[in-house]
Amino acid sequence: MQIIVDIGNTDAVFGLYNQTHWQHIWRTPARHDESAESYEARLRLWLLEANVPLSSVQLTVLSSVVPTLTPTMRSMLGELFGFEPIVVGPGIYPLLPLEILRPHEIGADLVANALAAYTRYQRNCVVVDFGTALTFTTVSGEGKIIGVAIAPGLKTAIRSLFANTAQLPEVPIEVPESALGTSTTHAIQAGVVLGYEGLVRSLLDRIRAELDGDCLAVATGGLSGRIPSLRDAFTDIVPSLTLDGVRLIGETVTESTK
Ligand SMILES: Nc1ncnc2c1ncn2[C@@H]1O[C@H](COP(=O)(O)OP(=O)(O)O)[C@@H](O)[C@H]1O
Ligand SMILES: CC(C)(COP(=O)(O)O)[C@@H](O)C(=O)NCCC(=O)O
Ligand SMILES: [K+]
Repeated sequence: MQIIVDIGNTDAVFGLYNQTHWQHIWRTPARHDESAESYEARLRLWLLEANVPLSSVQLTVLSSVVPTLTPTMRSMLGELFGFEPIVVGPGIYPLLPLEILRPHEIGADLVANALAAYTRYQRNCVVVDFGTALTFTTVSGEGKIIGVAIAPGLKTAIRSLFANTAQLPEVPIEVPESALGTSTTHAIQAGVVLGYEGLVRSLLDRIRAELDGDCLAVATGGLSGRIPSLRDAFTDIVPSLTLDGVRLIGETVTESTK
């Protein structure tokens, strides 16, 4: 068994991988002020509920784009299982079959997305990750990360209107029937949700044009299913893609140190 951890800016996601598949995927808010003990208690409880003894976990891999949480989670995993986790970062990128732009700058989750897409398709592919940020990571069929685009995530955009105005409420992410909003809620949903549909389609078109048309698109991230009208823009929606990539990074590192 393996425990694969992906810490994003909203949620920390823990995957329990059993040889061939994800047996469980658990999510908890990624809170800077939460202690190692409290994450440990949560993970112990999940494993207990899943009937998985600690001793059956043979490998742990950690990806984090929240530097203040990385040492907390790293030491928690080390102490709980009795061996150090593999931590995704520039130190191990030379072991991966990827060519990575600015290894010290790119988010570990984007590298994981790129490796998962490269392994899955071996074709030019853009991974659209609907998280706190909305990211577009394009990897070539040869494993080169060609480029990234970063926009505010859907919830982040809605929250920023709420946070930066006196009169706009925080609204649920729902697709409105019309672009002509007839209430404040519908107006925000028209602007953000319909607007983001256009943002995603337009960036995909532009990325494809820059690659002479040849590029698959795959969606992932907690909010990836929230704009159903975008379904046809993607070859696949793979909610576990980032975890898959983090797991593949762990596998590659383990193989290379055998
Ligand atoms: N199982 C789920 N199904 C649908 N949406 C989810 C699920 N879990 C979390 N979410 C939503 O996804 C968002 C977080 O997405 P995620 O990709 O994990 O972001 P980040 O990586 O930036 O932390 C949260 O706003 C949450 O409401
Ligand atoms: C772009 C991100 C904020 C996405 O994070 P997320 O939405 O998954 O929480 C993260 O990958 C990050 O902090 N990246 C560093 C900058 C870069 O990738 O160029
Ligand atoms: K993420």
